[in-house]
Amino acid sequence: MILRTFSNLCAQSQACFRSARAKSTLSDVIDETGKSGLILKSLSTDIFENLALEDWIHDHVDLQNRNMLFLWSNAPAVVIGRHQNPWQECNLQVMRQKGIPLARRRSGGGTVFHDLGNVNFTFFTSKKNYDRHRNLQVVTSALKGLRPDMDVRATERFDILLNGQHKISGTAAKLGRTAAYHHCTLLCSADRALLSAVLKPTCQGIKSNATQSVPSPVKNLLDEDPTLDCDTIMDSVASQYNTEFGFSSPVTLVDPSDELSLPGIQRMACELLAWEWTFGRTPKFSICTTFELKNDTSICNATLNMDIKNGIIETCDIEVPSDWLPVELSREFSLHLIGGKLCPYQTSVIAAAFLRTIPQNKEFERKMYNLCRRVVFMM
Ligand SMILES: Nc1ncnc2c1ncn2[C@@H]1O[C@H](COP(=O)(O)OC(=O)CCCC[C@@H]2CCSS2)[C@@H](O)[C@H]1O
Repeated sequence: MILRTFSNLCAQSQACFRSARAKSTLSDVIDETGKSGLILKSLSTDIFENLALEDWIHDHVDLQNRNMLFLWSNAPAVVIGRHQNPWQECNLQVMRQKGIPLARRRSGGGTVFHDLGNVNFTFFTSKKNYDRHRNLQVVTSALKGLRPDMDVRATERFDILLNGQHKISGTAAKLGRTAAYHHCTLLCSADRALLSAVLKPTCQGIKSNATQSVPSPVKNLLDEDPTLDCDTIMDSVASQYNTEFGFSSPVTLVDPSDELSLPGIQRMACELLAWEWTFGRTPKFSICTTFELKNDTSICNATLNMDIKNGIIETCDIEVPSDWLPVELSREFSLHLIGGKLCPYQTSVIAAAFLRTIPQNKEFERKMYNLCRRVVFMM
């Protein structure tokens, strides 16, 4: 597959293609083409592979005298900004039920939903040439080229709105020391019901300084014009990019899992997939919440106070009225959680082990089980 990439990139000469194969890395090949503009399209729909390819290009390609556009789309995923709190931003329970992954990107900003009806554009430049207005102009002009009557405009916060009211695109950026990228989404035919469901947080009582998303009413471009499709829109943005920057780059397919041409990329994807990055990089926060506990005959209110740093529970205090459950039991359970990850799988294991230590008392066992379930469900 990567040969296709090489041959496209080196379309000018067969000699160049042969030497590219010998050299083997994508950045070598890009350097050899000598082109100042390149358009890549991902063959993968895996969010972690695609984010890793962005990192790889940012770290390995000389962007001082070169601009690149990367086109990509993902299977359903929720993508949070670098400084965000996933417990505050999304419905992790629904995501787990539906097998939708959470990804933390390296750029800042808010949380968005991706699926194959959402396309992404990443504009790579030198830091000096970083220009979000110009990039969004490429997207809006491409849409205007396809449907001249369509009212699509970029806002001062770099969203793109349809008819002045519905968001169709969100923006984020990473500025490195010398290189930069600006990436944006474009909602073509995404599953809007799923988008709303996964972006509805369930965890109550979070106090944090993490970046908060700015929710907006969203719409798909295809709701406005069902004759459009994602591929046509991607092609049109690619062609408008060439026009805007005076390039004549073909769209080159890239396989972001190809370790031979992208050395180190698999490790980059693994880093993005790791719990330590997605959850562990959450800015320090606390949870202060009250919840109901029930059994067949009675009901009470319990409170939970936790401090969480790097996704790890630093302090934990669960209080249940003493006439409902002996104080020692909830206190002991709280102590067991300290030092563990704020993670339902790990907490379930801790809870199961703890439940086995409770002195034989069916009523307390039952109540303690309910308490453990409620705590696990918050994670
Ligand atoms: N796919 C998509 N596109 C546009 N808007 C969306 C999308 N998903 C959700 N939203 C809406 O935006 C807000 C969040 O807006 P907010 O402004 O807080 O955040 C963003 O826009 C971030 C955009 C990141 C773009 C990157 C490009 C490649 S990887 S992700 C959310 O609550 C929804 O109302």
